[in-house]
Amino acid sequence: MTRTAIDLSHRLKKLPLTRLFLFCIFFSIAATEIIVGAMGLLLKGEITYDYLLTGFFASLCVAALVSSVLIFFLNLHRLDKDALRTSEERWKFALEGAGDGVWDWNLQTGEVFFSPRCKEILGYDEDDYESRILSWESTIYPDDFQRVMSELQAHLDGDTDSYSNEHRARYKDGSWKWLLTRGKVIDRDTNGKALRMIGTQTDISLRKQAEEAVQLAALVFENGSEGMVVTGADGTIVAINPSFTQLTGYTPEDVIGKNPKILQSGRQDAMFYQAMWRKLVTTGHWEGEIWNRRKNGEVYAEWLSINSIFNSDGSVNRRVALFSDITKRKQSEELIWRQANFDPLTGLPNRSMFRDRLEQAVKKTHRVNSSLALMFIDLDRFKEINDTLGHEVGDALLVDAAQRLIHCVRDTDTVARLGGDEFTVILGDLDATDSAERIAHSILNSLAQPFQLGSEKSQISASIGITFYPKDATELEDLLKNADQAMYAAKDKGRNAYCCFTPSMHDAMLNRIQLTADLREALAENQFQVYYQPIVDITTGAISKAEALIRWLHPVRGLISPDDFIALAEDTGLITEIGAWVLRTACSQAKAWRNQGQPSLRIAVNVSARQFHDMHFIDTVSAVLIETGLPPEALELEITEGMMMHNMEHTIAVIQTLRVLGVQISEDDFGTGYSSLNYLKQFPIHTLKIDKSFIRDIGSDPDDAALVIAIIAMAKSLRLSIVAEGVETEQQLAFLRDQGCTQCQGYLFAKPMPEQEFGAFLAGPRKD
Ligand SMILES: Nc1nc2c(ncn2[C@@H]2O[C@@H]3COP(=O)(O)O[C@H]4[C@@H](O)[C@H](n5cnc6c(=O)[nH]c(N)nc65)O[C@@H]4COP(=O)(O)O[C@H]3[C@H]2O)c(=O)[nH]1
Repeated sequence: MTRTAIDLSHRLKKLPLTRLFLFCIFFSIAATEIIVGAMGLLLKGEITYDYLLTGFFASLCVAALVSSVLIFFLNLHRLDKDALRTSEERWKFALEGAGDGVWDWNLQTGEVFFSPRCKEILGYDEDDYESRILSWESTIYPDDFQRVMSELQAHLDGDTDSYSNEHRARYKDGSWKWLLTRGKVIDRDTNGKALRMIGTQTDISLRKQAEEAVQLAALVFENGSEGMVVTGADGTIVAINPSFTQLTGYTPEDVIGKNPKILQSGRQDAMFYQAMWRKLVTTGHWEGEIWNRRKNGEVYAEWLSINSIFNSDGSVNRRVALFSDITKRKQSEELIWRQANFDPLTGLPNRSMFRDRLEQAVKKTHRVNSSLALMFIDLDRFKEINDTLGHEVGDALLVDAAQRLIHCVRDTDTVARLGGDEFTVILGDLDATDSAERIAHSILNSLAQPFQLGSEKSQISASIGITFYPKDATELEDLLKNADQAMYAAKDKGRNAYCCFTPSMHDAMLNRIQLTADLREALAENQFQVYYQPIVDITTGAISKAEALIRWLHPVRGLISPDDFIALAEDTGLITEIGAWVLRTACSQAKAWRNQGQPSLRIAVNVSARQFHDMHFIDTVSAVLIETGLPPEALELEITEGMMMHNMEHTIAVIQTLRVLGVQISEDDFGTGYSSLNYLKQFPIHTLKIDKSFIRDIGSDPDDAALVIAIIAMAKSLRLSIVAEGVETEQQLAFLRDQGCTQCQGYLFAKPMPEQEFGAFLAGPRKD
């Protein structure tokens, strides 16, 4: 349809020229006739046949001449128009072919010819875009409108040679496109007023996007917080960004033209870089953590990501490396890792790291077909030091002990702290089991050396349990259990000792578990009994006191000594209940004996640490005294030195309350613990009981004899009454009597007996 319209317009345009041509022919014939006729009249006075013929021929000649001239010019004109049309079509073809639209604006009418491409650029069809300048104006992006119009006006006004403008225009669907509009006024009136302007319109959205991307990339390169390095294919640095300088200290002058190797810290070996390059060459990409060195020599960690830009033939054009400093993150990760795996006090691996190390050591030992030793080390009586001298001193001792342990083993061995005063040692790659025992020996020796803790000098010992992989066990859990059991065996051995695991320890543990279960039922099943042992006033031979000593009549095992179950009762907490039962039974029995002719008899009852520190202990004592009717001064509570050291302030407060109640307090097993005159002075006790271990050898061991003499003298000076335990011989009795000891307890007088027996003993004759 468009084509037909154009042809028609051309045909119509041809019409005036044809008319002009005919008119010229007729006019020239007529003019020739008139001229020839006029000549005949002038020359002959008439128009003759000759003249008419001459005129006719002359007219023909003139017409032929005029028509030739006209046809010449007409052809010339047609050639011009064809040439113009051809050039116009080529021009349009070239522009449209290049994607540009063409417009032709008649400023007088406001009409604009928009080429199909012009409309297509904005998504319009031929017919739905009006050929008015307003159509174009209405698509301009509001923020660009002012600028577009003022630049256009400047050109229309003749201020600029041509018009060129980039602006956004609305696409048919409402989105925005970037257009480049160029034009030129090609016709002006005599006053310079623009009459016609033609131009092109180009869609430059893609170019704009690319430009924006480039600008963005440049912005990121210049302002990004990550360091960037661009290298050529040969690895030479061609560009760095400001962040690179900030992070590494190197300026462009320092590094451009050089290899990034100048950043290497030496922390990664050649293998690392080989692997990195292998990945880069095969995939074009590498990323990971790397330690580099700043210009000032400082080593830092960075997260590095390298990408390659390839040429069309697949060869590398550039490599772009991006990195960020992750030193702080690494440091916090390291800190968190250390906190999770190391003991903050001693710096030794903690329980979690220890398990990890043990697992590794077991795997390695298995691989190399060797053996390893696992030691559990528990500091004896550490709790006493911690409680008496304070936690700071306790901590200092632990730190010192940890260092001593480290010095006893090889660098490849592991020393760990499981918590409290429990340490472990993993001795890998053992040649023989006795080398582990040698190390245990040296640990015991080392820990036995006095600890200088500030102004205090302290001494401790340790109990060590040893087990071997794979001899004793192959599973981790079993190894841990074995070492634990062996350590308990060392403690049972009397502390300051080591024990290697034996399968019988396992049986002992099973026995312990069974005994615990039985103990829970013993009270309800009435399996406990209280035995009584007399404490004799050796000056008069009278029984001044009876010590209540518990016995467990086990239905299967028979009579079990308190040494075999009191600790277990402590561990399980059953001691509070059992202790209260002993107290009630003994007080009630003492009251009965006092009523049966022994009015001055007193009763001594053992109190365990857990029982003593129980918050209801004083209430229990008061309740029992009220319940049984025993006068408070007839009750003596025996507490050990170790218990007194545990939480001294609380201990003193409890003792003072008991004293207010009228109850007597004696310190049991004196001499075996942390005996100190200084501490003794602080505890408001009534009686000191010298441990039987000193009495046993007073006849043969001058040291023990001297110690007993000193204890008696000290007790006298503190106005404390004194009881010697474990008196078995007359010599011992004589010695004690000579030293001024007034009360004795021991098999020499009587063994602990059930109540009826003791009742009879009380009533019967005795030795003094
Ligand atoms: N070799 C020898 N031993 C003598 C002699 N005289 C007395 N003994 C024993 O020495 C222990 C003295 O009691 P302990 O030092 O308080 O030592 C007691 C005490 O610490 C604890 N215990 C006993 N009964 C109770 C109780 O009811 N409660 C608490 N918490 N502990 C108790 O069990 C420990 C052991 O009690 P037992 O086996 O009854 O052992 C008793 C007694 O039988 C002697 O001449 N030679």
